[in-house]
Amino acid sequence: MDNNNYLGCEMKVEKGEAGYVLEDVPHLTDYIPDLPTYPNPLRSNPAYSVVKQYFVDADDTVPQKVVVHKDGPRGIHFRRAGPRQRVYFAPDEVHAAIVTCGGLCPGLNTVIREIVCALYHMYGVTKVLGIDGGYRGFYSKNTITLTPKVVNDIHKRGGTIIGTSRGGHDKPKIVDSIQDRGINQVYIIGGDGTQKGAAVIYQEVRRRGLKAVVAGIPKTIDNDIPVIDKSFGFDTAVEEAQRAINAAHVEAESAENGIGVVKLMGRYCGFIAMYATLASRDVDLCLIPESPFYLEGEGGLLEYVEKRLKENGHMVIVVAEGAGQELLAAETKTSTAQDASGNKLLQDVGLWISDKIKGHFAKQPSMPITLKYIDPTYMIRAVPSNASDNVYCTLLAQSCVHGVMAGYTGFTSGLVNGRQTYIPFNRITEKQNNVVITDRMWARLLSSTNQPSFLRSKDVIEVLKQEAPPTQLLDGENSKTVDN
Ligand SMILES: Nc1ncnc2c1ncn2[C@@H]1O[C@H](COP(=O)(O)OP(=O)(O)O)[C@@H](O)[C@H]1O
Ligand SMILES: O=P(O)(O)OC[C@H]1O[C@](O)(COP(=O)(O)O)[C@@H](O)[C@@H]1O
Ligand SMILES: [Mg+2]
Repeated sequence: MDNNNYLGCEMKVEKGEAGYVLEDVPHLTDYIPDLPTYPNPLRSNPAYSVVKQYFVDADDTVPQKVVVHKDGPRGIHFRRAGPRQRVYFAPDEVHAAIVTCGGLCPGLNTVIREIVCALYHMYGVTKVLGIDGGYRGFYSKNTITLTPKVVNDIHKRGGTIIGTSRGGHDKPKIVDSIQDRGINQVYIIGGDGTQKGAAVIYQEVRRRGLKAVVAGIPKTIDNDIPVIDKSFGFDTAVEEAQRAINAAHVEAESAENGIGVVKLMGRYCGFIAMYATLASRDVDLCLIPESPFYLEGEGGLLEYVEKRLKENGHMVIVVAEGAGQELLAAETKTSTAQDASGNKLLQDVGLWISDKIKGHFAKQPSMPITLKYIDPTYMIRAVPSNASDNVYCTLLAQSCVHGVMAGYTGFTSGLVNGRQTYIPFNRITEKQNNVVITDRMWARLLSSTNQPSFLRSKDVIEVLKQEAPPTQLLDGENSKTVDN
């Protein structure tokens, strides 16, 4: 077994025949030997005891790639999630804490609910705390007691009942709080920043030799976390975005040369914009951070808008918030402002595009336009998760609890090729998931909207130089390395 080091996070890598690689997750016994184990209480749970093969085989792993060639290596695998025959915590020993960090995302409350219910109903645990208001809540606020009764209806509400925040990741204070309160299971729900913070907490807990498990559940409405099939809340966001696109379409259709502009979330990646556009079929132009565009001249955005209005009398534009930021930066004084977590604050590309289009047509009195700009960001983020996301959140939460009870630590619970897995933190944080514009999914979008690709011949050469594109949202390769 190889132990590599990444970001101070030890990687457990096991190799097998035919190029098989298991990127394993740490276990409490890696640094605390001779821990007692107990039979899994699910054995005597009437709901589960009748289910054949309910327990996961210790050797079950899930491949990262499902499209393979007959002579190719078997490739990277992750440990399959699910209940184990033996657990490393007695029910009355468990003192669990749940924290939510970063921006809101539909489904947060469902994940909280299902962690609490899995702990109580599957494992007989009765001490579960909510940390109030993100990472800083560990050391600056009182905790919230969570019971099945308290969380019973929360999946029907948007937001997070335990609050969230950006910034405030103070490692010593957080781990002191975990140690002082005797917390031995920490469930951390959040995006890429949160999972980096979780990795740091895991490392410190381990350095102190504490019998405390640190596990993450990936939350990202933008779907910018790699490896996993997709993030919870993404489906709900795409669905909710339809309401804004419909409104933009109604406004555009009802006016002479009507233009509806909708800005959707997507700081670094355009998944919500791309899927919302594909789902709607009313969108004539979709702009995402991964696909550069230009305004003026032949093949430019303004030429396309004019053409579309002449052909159709109206048009709808969907723009992801991170699109065209380099154009805005070049034009306005570049803003270096950051939020409390260190994320760069973006300029409003929707407003900028709207002004550019208005300015263009102001010079053509023979072609008056009516433009309406809709920014539904916080209306989309605030809704409760839809039915399919609710089921997904339930599986993520239950898988995470099974892994934690089995003593695994330093992992994120995630869906890979339709199977629940345990993924080491570094795999989640070292890269970012992006739309690959040489992939068939983006080609589908271009053909559905009929928009230009905005690629000049020199850009095409650059794009073709890049690696062969992966299958979108499936084999987790549509990702690029990010600076940590
Ligand atoms: N590199 C990092 N190391 C430790 N903590 C981090 C890091 N990046 C972000 N965090 C913490 O994670 C939390 C959420 O991060 P943020 O970027 O706001 O949201 P998200 O997790 O959704 O990406 C914040 O409390 C922030 O301080
Ligand atoms: O106004 P806020 O809270 O900073 O949130 C805006 C950001 O939050 C998001 O919805 C999600 O961001 P995170 O994944 O970092 O939480 C982004 O799409 C958006 O840029
Ligand atoms: Mg983030």
